[in-house]
Amino acid sequence: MIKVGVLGAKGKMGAQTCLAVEEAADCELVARLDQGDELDELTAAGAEVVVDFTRPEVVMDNLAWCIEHGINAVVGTTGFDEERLATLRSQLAGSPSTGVLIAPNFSIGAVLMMQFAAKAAPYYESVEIVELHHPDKVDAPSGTARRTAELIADARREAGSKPIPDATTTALDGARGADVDGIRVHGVRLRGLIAHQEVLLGDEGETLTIRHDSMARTSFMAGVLLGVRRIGSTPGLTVGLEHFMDLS
Ligand SMILES: NC(=O)c1ccc[n+]([C@@H]2O[C@H](COP(=O)([O-])OP(=O)(O)OC[C@H]3O[C@@H](n4cnc5c(N)ncnc54)[C@H](O)[C@@H]3O)[C@@H](O)[C@H]2O)c1
Ligand SMILES: O=C(O)C1=N[C@H](C(=O)O)CCC1
Repeated sequence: MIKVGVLGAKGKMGAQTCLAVEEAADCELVARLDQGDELDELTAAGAEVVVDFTRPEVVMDNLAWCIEHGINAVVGTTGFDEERLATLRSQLAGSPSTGVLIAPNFSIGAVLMMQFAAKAAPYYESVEIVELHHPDKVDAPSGTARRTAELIADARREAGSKPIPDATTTALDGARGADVDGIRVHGVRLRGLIAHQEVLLGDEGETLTIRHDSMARTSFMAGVLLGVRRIGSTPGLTVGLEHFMDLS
């Protein structure tokens, strides 16, 4: 049995994760913590893996504590940039048997959407991303959109693609979205939505749209459990659930 603790257990994703862990035959939910609880409860409960669905402003402190105490972490919380990842790598160097998975999106379909988009991107002159989420989301662009843009930009750099054409010289602030690594990302916040993304690709005479929709938070749970099962045997930093999937 894998002993699992959940951080952010009273939140939308944390609560769903507690249910999924309780239902998994090979996992035991040993701690459910939220804001104000002491992280020491994790060691007292013998947690081997912590799942973090908290907030971008607190996740780094949680991870520093987990790494210091040799507890593996599976992280869905957003807000990771290169600087944060570098900090984690250096913290993990001091605890070589500990693993941390940062997964911008745990939905298997969303991971596939990101991979398909990166594969397609070098074949098209234009690429833009539209992410659509529930209006209670605190960060924009979404972690998924940022990661998709980075994967697309890497693929285009590797292929020697030209910069994306855009003749805009006059624009209202924000009208062309955010620039993430040279890729335009547009955010929609709408009641009724959960998590959705379109990658729009265009060239002379054709367009390709790759769209993924999470219609319920249960869609993230297979990926969370995959992370929980694999992280104990994957020391160091892993970014992206695709590394735990056989996509070759
Ligand atoms: N990777 C994915 O697949 C995925 C999917 C959905 C959401 N997310 C991300 O997960 C995060 C949480 O999303 P949500 O919709 O559940 O948010 P939420 O606001 O519903 O839940 C966050 C919870 O964290 C708690 N919290 C805040 N500070 C804490 C601390 N220091 N220690 C413990 N708990 C603390 C809050 O009280 C709250 O209960 C966001 O960053 C979101 O973007 C990722
Ligand atoms: O609901 C959220 O918040 C989500 N956050 C992640 C992101 O920012 O990409 C994953 C999708 C849902």
